[in-house]
Amino acid sequence: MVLEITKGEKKYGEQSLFQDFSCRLDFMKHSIYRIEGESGKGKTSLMRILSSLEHLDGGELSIVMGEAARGGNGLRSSWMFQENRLLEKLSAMENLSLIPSSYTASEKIYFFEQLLFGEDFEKRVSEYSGGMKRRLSFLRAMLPDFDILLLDEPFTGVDEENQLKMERFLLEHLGKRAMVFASHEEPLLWKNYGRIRL
Ligand SMILES: Nc1ncnc2c1ncn2[C@@H]1O[C@H](COP(=O)(O)OP(=O)(O)OP(=O)(O)O)[C@@H](O)[C@H]1O
Repeated sequence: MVLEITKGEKKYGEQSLFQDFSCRLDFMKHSIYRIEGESGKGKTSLMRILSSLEHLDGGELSIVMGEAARGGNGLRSSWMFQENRLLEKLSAMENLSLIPSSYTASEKIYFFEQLLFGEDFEKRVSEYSGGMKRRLSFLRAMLPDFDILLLDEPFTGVDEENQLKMERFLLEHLGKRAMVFASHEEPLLWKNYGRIRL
Protein backbone atom coordinates (compact mmCIF):
# COMPACT_ATOMS: atom_id res chain seq x y z
CA MET A 1 0.00 0.00 0.00
CA VAL A 2 1.16 3.54 -0.76
CA LEU A 3 -0.30 6.76 0.66
CA GLU A 4 0.90 9.85 -1.12
CA ILE A 5 0.16 13.54 -0.66
CA THR A 6 1.06 15.81 -3.55
CA LYS A 7 1.22 19.57 -3.06
CA GLY A 8 -1.05 19.27 -0.03
CA GLU A 9 -2.56 22.28 1.66
CA LYS A 10 -4.40 22.37 4.99
CA LYS A 11 -5.85 25.33 6.80
CA TYR A 12 -8.23 25.97 9.66
CA GLY A 13 -9.93 29.30 9.03
CA GLU A 14 -7.18 31.88 8.66
CA GLN A 15 -4.50 29.54 10.02
CA SER A 16 -2.44 27.77 7.37
CA LEU A 17 -1.04 24.50 8.68
CA PHE A 18 0.92 23.55 5.56
CA GLN A 19 1.14 24.46 1.92
CA ASP A 20 2.80 22.72 -1.01
CA PHE A 21 3.46 19.73 1.25
CA SER A 22 4.28 16.39 -0.34
CA CYS A 23 5.03 13.06 1.26
CA ARG A 24 4.98 9.41 0.33
CA LEU A 25 4.38 6.53 2.73
CA ASP A 26 5.37 3.35 0.94
CA PHE A 27 4.44 0.52 3.27
CA MET A 28 6.36 -1.97 1.12
CA LYS A 29 9.51 -0.13 2.25
CA HIS A 30 8.52 0.42 5.89
CA SER A 31 5.49 -1.06 7.60
CA ILE A 32 5.78 1.71 10.21
CA TYR A 33 5.97 5.48 9.60
CA ARG A 34 6.54 8.19 12.18
CA ILE A 35 5.14 11.70 11.74
CA GLU A 36 7.61 14.20 13.18
CA GLY A 37 7.35 17.88 13.96
CA GLU A 38 7.15 20.25 16.90
CA SER A 39 3.98 20.59 18.93
CA GLY A 40 1.21 22.28 16.94
CA LYS A 41 2.86 21.64 13.55
CA GLY A 42 -0.02 19.44 12.45
CA LYS A 43 0.95 15.83 13.15
CA THR A 44 -2.55 14.83 14.28
CA SER A 45 -4.11 16.71 11.38
CA LEU A 46 -1.83 14.94 8.90
CA MET A 47 -2.70 11.54 10.36
CA ARG A 48 -6.40 12.40 10.14
CA ILE A 49 -5.92 13.36 6.49
CA LEU A 50 -4.00 10.16 5.70
CA SER A 51 -6.86 8.07 7.11
CA SER A 52 -9.50 10.21 5.38
CA LEU A 53 -11.03 11.50 8.65
CA GLU A 54 -10.27 14.95 7.33
CA HIS A 55 -9.71 16.41 3.87
CA LEU A 56 -7.02 18.49 2.26
CA ASP A 57 -7.95 22.04 1.22
CA GLY A 58 -5.65 21.77 -1.79
CA GLY A 59 -3.47 19.18 -3.49
CA GLU A 60 -4.17 15.49 -3.57
CA LEU A 61 -4.12 12.38 -1.43
CA SER A 62 -3.72 9.18 -3.37
CA ILE A 63 -4.22 5.77 -1.83
CA VAL A 64 -2.89 2.76 -3.68
CA MET A 65 -4.00 -0.40 -1.95
CA GLY A 66 -1.63 -3.35 -2.06
CA GLU A 67 -2.22 -7.01 -1.42
CA ALA A 68 -1.90 -6.53 2.36
CA ALA A 69 -5.12 -4.50 2.24
CA ARG A 70 -7.93 -7.02 2.28
CA GLY A 71 -10.92 -4.70 2.49
CA GLY A 72 -13.25 -3.54 -0.27
CA ASN A 73 -12.66 -0.16 -1.86
CA GLY A 74 -12.03 1.81 1.31
CA LEU A 75 -9.03 1.93 3.56
CA ARG A 76 -9.99 0.40 6.89
CA SER A 77 -8.29 2.44 9.58
CA SER A 78 -8.14 1.93 13.31
CA TRP A 79 -7.25 4.80 15.64
CA MET A 80 -5.76 5.30 19.03
CA PHE A 81 -6.54 8.98 19.52
CA GLN A 82 -4.61 11.36 21.74
CA GLU A 83 -7.55 11.14 24.16
CA ASN A 84 -8.48 7.65 25.34
CA ARG A 85 -12.16 7.92 24.38
CA LEU A 86 -13.01 4.93 26.58
CA LEU A 87 -16.46 4.42 28.08
CA GLU A 88 -15.56 5.11 31.69
CA LYS A 89 -18.66 3.59 33.29
CA LEU A 90 -18.11 0.26 31.56
CA SER A 91 -15.53 -2.38 32.43
CA ALA A 92 -12.38 -2.90 30.40
CA MET A 93 -13.78 -6.06 28.85
CA GLU A 94 -17.07 -4.35 27.97
CA ASN A 95 -15.08 -1.61 26.21
CA LEU A 96 -13.21 -4.25 24.22
CA SER A 97 -16.37 -6.23 23.44
CA LEU A 98 -17.96 -3.24 21.71
CA ILE A 99 -15.36 -3.34 18.95
CA PRO A 100 -16.12 -5.52 15.91
CA SER A 101 -13.24 -7.95 15.84
CA SER A 102 -12.37 -11.40 14.62
CA TYR A 103 -10.58 -12.13 17.89
CA THR A 104 -12.45 -14.37 20.36
CA ALA A 105 -13.29 -13.38 23.94
CA SER A 106 -10.53 -15.64 25.28
CA GLU A 107 -8.00 -14.10 22.89
CA LYS A 108 -9.03 -10.65 24.15
CA ILE A 109 -8.47 -11.80 27.74
CA TYR A 110 -5.07 -13.19 26.77
CA PHE A 111 -4.14 -9.86 25.11
CA PHE A 112 -5.42 -7.96 28.13
CA GLU A 113 -3.10 -9.99 30.35
CA GLN A 114 -0.15 -9.29 28.08
CA LEU A 115 -0.68 -5.54 28.34
CA LEU A 116 -2.34 -5.14 31.74
CA PHE A 117 -1.04 -8.13 33.69
CA GLY A 118 -2.63 -8.57 37.13
CA GLU A 119 -5.38 -6.00 36.51
CA ASP A 120 -9.10 -6.75 36.80
CA PHE A 121 -10.83 -6.59 33.43
CA GLU A 122 -14.25 -6.56 35.12
CA LYS A 123 -13.44 -3.28 36.89
CA ARG A 124 -14.90 0.01 35.68
CA VAL A 125 -12.50 1.97 33.50
CA SER A 126 -13.04 5.05 35.69
CA GLU A 127 -11.09 3.21 38.41
CA TYR A 128 -8.08 2.64 36.17
CA SER A 129 -4.90 4.75 36.33
CA GLY A 130 -3.92 7.00 33.40
CA GLY A 131 -1.31 4.54 32.12
CA MET A 132 -3.75 1.61 32.37
CA LYS A 133 -6.35 3.54 30.36
CA ARG A 134 -3.73 4.31 27.72
CA ARG A 135 -2.80 0.64 27.38
CA LEU A 136 -6.47 -0.35 27.21
CA SER A 137 -7.07 2.26 24.53
CA PHE A 138 -4.10 0.84 22.61
CA LEU A 139 -5.43 -2.71 22.90
CA ARG A 140 -8.86 -1.59 21.67
CA ALA A 141 -7.24 -0.05 18.56
CA MET A 142 -5.44 -3.35 17.86
CA LEU A 143 -8.66 -5.41 17.76
CA PRO A 144 -10.52 -4.52 14.54
CA ASP A 145 -9.61 -5.84 11.09
CA PHE A 146 -7.74 -2.78 9.87
CA ASP A 147 -5.52 -2.02 6.91
CA ILE A 148 -3.83 0.85 8.71
CA LEU A 149 -3.39 1.64 12.40
CA LEU A 150 -2.89 5.21 13.59
CA LEU A 151 -1.38 5.81 17.02
CA ASP A 152 -1.38 9.38 18.28
CA GLU A 153 0.97 9.80 21.27
CA PRO A 154 0.49 6.18 22.35
CA PHE A 155 2.95 6.33 25.27
CA THR A 156 1.63 9.37 27.13
CA GLY A 157 1.55 8.48 30.84
CA VAL A 158 3.00 5.01 30.22
CA ASP A 159 6.18 3.95 32.05
CA GLU A 160 9.11 2.33 30.24
CA GLU A 161 8.28 -1.26 31.19
CA ASN A 162 4.74 -0.92 29.87
CA GLN A 163 5.88 0.99 26.79
CA LEU A 164 8.06 -2.03 26.00
CA LYS A 165 5.04 -4.31 26.36
CA MET A 166 3.01 -2.15 23.97
CA GLU A 167 5.79 -2.01 21.39
CA ARG A 168 6.38 -5.76 21.59
CA PHE A 169 2.65 -6.43 21.29
CA LEU A 170 2.41 -4.30 18.18
CA LEU A 171 5.39 -6.01 16.53
CA GLU A 172 3.81 -9.41 17.25
CA HIS A 173 0.38 -8.50 15.92
CA LEU A 174 0.80 -5.94 13.14
CA GLY A 175 1.69 -8.58 10.55
CA LYS A 176 1.87 -7.16 7.03
CA ARG A 177 -0.39 -4.24 7.89
CA ALA A 178 0.54 -0.58 8.01
CA MET A 179 1.03 1.65 11.05
CA VAL A 180 1.59 5.39 11.42
CA PHE A 181 2.41 7.04 14.74
CA ALA A 182 3.30 10.36 16.28
CA SER A 183 5.13 10.37 19.61
CA HIS A 184 7.11 12.75 21.77
CA GLU A 185 8.58 9.72 23.54
CA GLU A 186 11.29 7.74 21.75
CA PRO A 187 10.21 4.23 20.83
CA LEU A 188 12.33 1.54 22.49
CA LEU A 189 11.84 -1.32 20.03
CA TRP A 190 10.40 0.28 16.89
CA LYS A 191 13.58 1.28 15.11
CA ASN A 192 13.41 0.79 11.38
CA TYR A 193 10.54 3.14 10.59
CA GLY A 194 10.09 5.66 7.80
CA ARG A 195 9.95 9.34 8.76
CA ILE A 196 7.65 12.09 7.57
CA ARG A 197 8.77 15.53 8.73
CA LEU A 198 6.34 18.43 9.00
N1 LIG B 1 -10.50 21.02 14.02
C1 LIG B 1 -9.70 22.06 14.17
N2 LIG B 1 -10.16 23.32 14.07
C2 LIG B 1 -9.35 24.40 14.19
N3 LIG B 1 -8.04 24.32 14.43
C3 LIG B 1 -7.51 23.11 14.54
C4 LIG B 1 -8.29 21.91 14.42
N4 LIG B 1 -7.48 20.84 14.58
C5 LIG B 1 -6.25 21.34 14.81
N5 LIG B 1 -6.26 22.68 14.77
C6 LIG B 1 -5.08 23.56 14.93
O1 LIG B 1 -4.08 23.12 14.03
C7 LIG B 1 -2.79 23.15 14.64
C8 LIG B 1 -2.15 21.79 14.55
O2 LIG B 1 -2.84 20.89 15.38
P1 LIG B 1 -2.43 19.35 15.46
O3 LIG B 1 -3.20 18.77 16.60
O4 LIG B 1 -2.61 18.72 14.13
O5 LIG B 1 -0.86 19.46 15.82
P2 LIG B 1 0.15 18.42 16.44
O6 LIG B 1 1.45 18.58 15.73
O7 LIG B 1 -0.45 17.06 16.44
O8 LIG B 1 0.30 18.95 17.93
P3 LIG B 1 0.73 18.22 19.29
O9 LIG B 1 2.13 17.68 19.10
O10 LIG B 1 0.69 19.31 20.31
O11 LIG B 1 -0.28 17.13 19.54
C9 LIG B 1 -3.00 23.68 16.06
O12 LIG B 1 -2.74 25.07 16.06
C10 LIG B 1 -4.47 23.42 16.32
O13 LIG B 1 -5.01 24.37 17.20
